[in-house]
Amino acid sequence: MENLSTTVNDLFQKAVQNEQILRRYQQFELKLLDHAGFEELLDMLLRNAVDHFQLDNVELWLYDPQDTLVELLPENYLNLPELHLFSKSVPLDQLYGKHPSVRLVTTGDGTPLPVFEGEHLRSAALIPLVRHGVLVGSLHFGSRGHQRFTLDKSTDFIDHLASIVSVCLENAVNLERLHRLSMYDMLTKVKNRRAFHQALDKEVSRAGRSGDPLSLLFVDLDYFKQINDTYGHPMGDKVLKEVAQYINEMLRKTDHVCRYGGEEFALVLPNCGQQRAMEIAERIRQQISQLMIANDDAEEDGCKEVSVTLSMGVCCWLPMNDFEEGSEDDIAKELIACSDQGVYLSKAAGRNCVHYIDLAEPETNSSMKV
Ligand SMILES: Nc1nc2c(ncn2[C@@H]2O[C@H](COP(=O)(O)OP(=O)(O)OP(=O)(O)O)[C@@H](O)[C@H]2O)c(=O)[nH]1
Repeated sequence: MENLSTTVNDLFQKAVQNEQILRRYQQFELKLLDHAGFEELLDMLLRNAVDHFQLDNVELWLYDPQDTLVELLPENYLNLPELHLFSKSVPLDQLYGKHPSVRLVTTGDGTPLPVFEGEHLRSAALIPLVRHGVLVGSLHFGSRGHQRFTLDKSTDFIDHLASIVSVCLENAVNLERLHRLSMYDMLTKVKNRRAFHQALDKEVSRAGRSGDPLSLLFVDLDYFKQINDTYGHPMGDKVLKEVAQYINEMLRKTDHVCRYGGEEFALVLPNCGQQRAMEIAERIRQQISQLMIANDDAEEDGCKEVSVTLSMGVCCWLPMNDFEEGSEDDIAKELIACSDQGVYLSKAAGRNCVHYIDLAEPETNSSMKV
């Protein structure tokens, strides 16, 4: 009788424990399903999961054969030690073999864990992420305690979590792709015109609040039609791509490089006053004029390298104390009109130069040429 009562008591304790674990997993899954984007999902998996499940570390391996994730993820995520992207499926296949299922591994028998390299963890749950029958990744929960993930533990909850994580990741990648398609220029990989207007509006509001100066640079390639006509359209595309990427690399992460139209780019430089904006514009103008772009399809006696020059217009807004909220639209429009006028003057002055237009008095043509 006493035995029976102990058994019933044990079973009851076990049921209560399972109920708590189930609730913990469900709470986490609901948060995952509610994520606001790829970055937030990764934060939840790599950071929040550690506290939520009282782990010592979490690691995520993802199969990325076409560098899709490398392109989609911001650099600070690519450098996370907990995130590993693989262009080959071998490391994942080695973890699970032909039929991926959750694995609980410990160092109890003296063998090191197959994951969490260089860390002193003693047990781990290896959670395969499978979509449409393909092993697309592996999530690892690690613990310093060698009893945490032992073979006698049930994996039902983890199996369920694996399905949710797999769907959420797929969803996040697709959403991020769509976002990119709608905001980025596919040829040059910089922001498109729609994203430019959004960025400019946002930066005008921000500058209005902070009082920091904001500069806008318009950049137009000179005689670009000739490049197309002489070397062909694909070479023209390559010139656009290289110029965009070169400018992108010359600027800060917080600046916005956008393709405004065919061969015209707009650069939004937050917290940048007139003098700095002119120095930056001049540096870009000079360096691009020295850039030699390889013409891969050149004939034997043809031109092996192509160069291009830029005409630029610069304008700067220094918010005054009397700046009224709600007038952001007008400021953005004036910045665009002035920068555009600067380009016009640079073209008229013979190209390959920079003109500054004063936002306060564009009509009086207080332009400054470099
Ligand atoms: N290769 C390529 N050409 C493009 C693209 N978008 C626009 N263009 C071309 O860019 C050329 C722009 O020509 P124009 O507006 O006459 O300007 P430009 O020849 O640079 O002359 P200026 O601006 O006056 O110095 C046109 O021939 C367009 O067809 C593109 O995505 N790829």
